[in-house]
Amino acid sequence: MSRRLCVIGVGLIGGSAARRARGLFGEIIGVDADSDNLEQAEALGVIDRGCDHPEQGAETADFVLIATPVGAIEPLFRGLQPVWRSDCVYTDVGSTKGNVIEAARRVFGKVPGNFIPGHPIAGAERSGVEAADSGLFEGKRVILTPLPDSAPEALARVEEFWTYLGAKVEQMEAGRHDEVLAATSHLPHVLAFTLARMLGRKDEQAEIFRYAAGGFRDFTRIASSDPRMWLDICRANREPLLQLLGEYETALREVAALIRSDDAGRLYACFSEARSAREKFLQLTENNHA
Ligand SMILES: NC(=O)c1ccc[n+]([C@@H]2O[C@H](COP(=O)([O-])OP(=O)(O)OC[C@H]3O[C@@H](n4cnc5c(N)ncnc54)[C@H](O)[C@@H]3O)[C@@H](O)[C@H]2O)c1
Ligand SMILES: O=C(O)C(=O)C[C@]1(C(=O)O)C=C[C@@H](O)C=C1
Repeated sequence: MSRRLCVIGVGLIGGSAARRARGLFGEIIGVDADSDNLEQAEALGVIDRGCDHPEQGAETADFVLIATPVGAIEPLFRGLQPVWRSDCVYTDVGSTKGNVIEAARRVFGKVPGNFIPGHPIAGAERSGVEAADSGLFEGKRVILTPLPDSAPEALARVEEFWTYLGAKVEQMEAGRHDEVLAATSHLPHVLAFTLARMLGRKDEQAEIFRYAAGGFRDFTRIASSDPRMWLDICRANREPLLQLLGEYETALREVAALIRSDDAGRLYACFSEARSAREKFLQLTENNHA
C-alpha cells in the first residue's frame, strides 16, 4: 500500500490506528497539538517521529489520517490546503460527518475527491496515546460517507486501510450517519454527562456516591469521556441531537406520570418493552461479531 502515513491527532483513535497500521507503512509521522502527548507517542513507538506542524507532517505523506476533535478539522484543512497533493489520500475519523464535509467545502470550494470522510464506530471513554489499543477496531464497523465526486481509488485505499485494521467497512450518506449516531451515541453521552453532573452536585452535600455501585457505574461510564471532544460533537450535530433530546424529555415525562399515578400495568409494559429493545440490540451486536 502507501509508504508514509501521517496521523494528525495521535490520541486514542489516531494512536490505535497507527499502532495497527504499522505493517502497511514504511514510516508513521505523528502531529499533535499537545507536545507531551506527541513525545509519548514517539517514546511508545506508536509513531516513528513527531512533527509540530500539520502541513510539514502531511507534505510528504501518502496517506493522511485526521484524528483530532471535529472542531479542529476546519482550521486543519486551511493549514493543509497549500500542501494538498492529488497523489495522497486524506481521511478523518470524526464522530460527525456533515460538519466535516461543510468545512471541506468552505476551505476548498468543494470537497476534494481524495478526501474520504470516515468514522470508526469504536472507542472508549479514555483519551490520549496512552489509551491507544491496536485491537480497538477489530470486528467493529467503520462508516465512510463518500460523496458523488469522491475518487474511486481514494475510496478503495481508505477501505483497504480500515479492513487491514480489522474493521468492517460500510458506506452511508453523511446526513443519515449524523441522525443515526445522534441517537445511539450523542444522546447517551449527553444523558450520562447530565446525570453524573446532577448527582455530583448532590454528592457534595449527601455523599451519595459512597453507596453507588454497578448501576451508576454502567450508566455513567461514558461521562468520563473528554469534554472537549463532546463539546465539539454536540455543536456539530445540534439539530438531530436537539430533536432527540425533545423526544427523551417527552418519554421521561410519560414515565414520571406512570409512577405518579401508580399505573403498575403500564409501567411494567414500559420496562418490558425497554428490556426487549435492549435484548434485540444485544442479539444484533453478537451477530455482528460472529
Ligand atoms: N473516543 C472515541 O470513542 C471516538 C470514537 C470514534 C471517533 N472518535 C473521534 O475521533 C477523534 C479523536 O478522538 P480521540 O478519542 O482519539 O481523542 P483524543 O483526545 O484521545 O485524541 C485527539 C488528539 O488530537 C490532538 N489535537 C487536538 N487538536 C489538534 C490540532 N489542531 N492539531 C493536532 N492535534 C490536535 C489532541 O492533543 C489529542 O492528542 C474525534 O474527532 C472523535 O470525535 C472518537
Ligand atoms: O465506548 C465508548 O466509550 C464510546 O464512547 C464509543 C463511541 C460510542 O458512543 O459508542 C463514542 C463516540 C464515537 O464516535 C463512536 C463510539
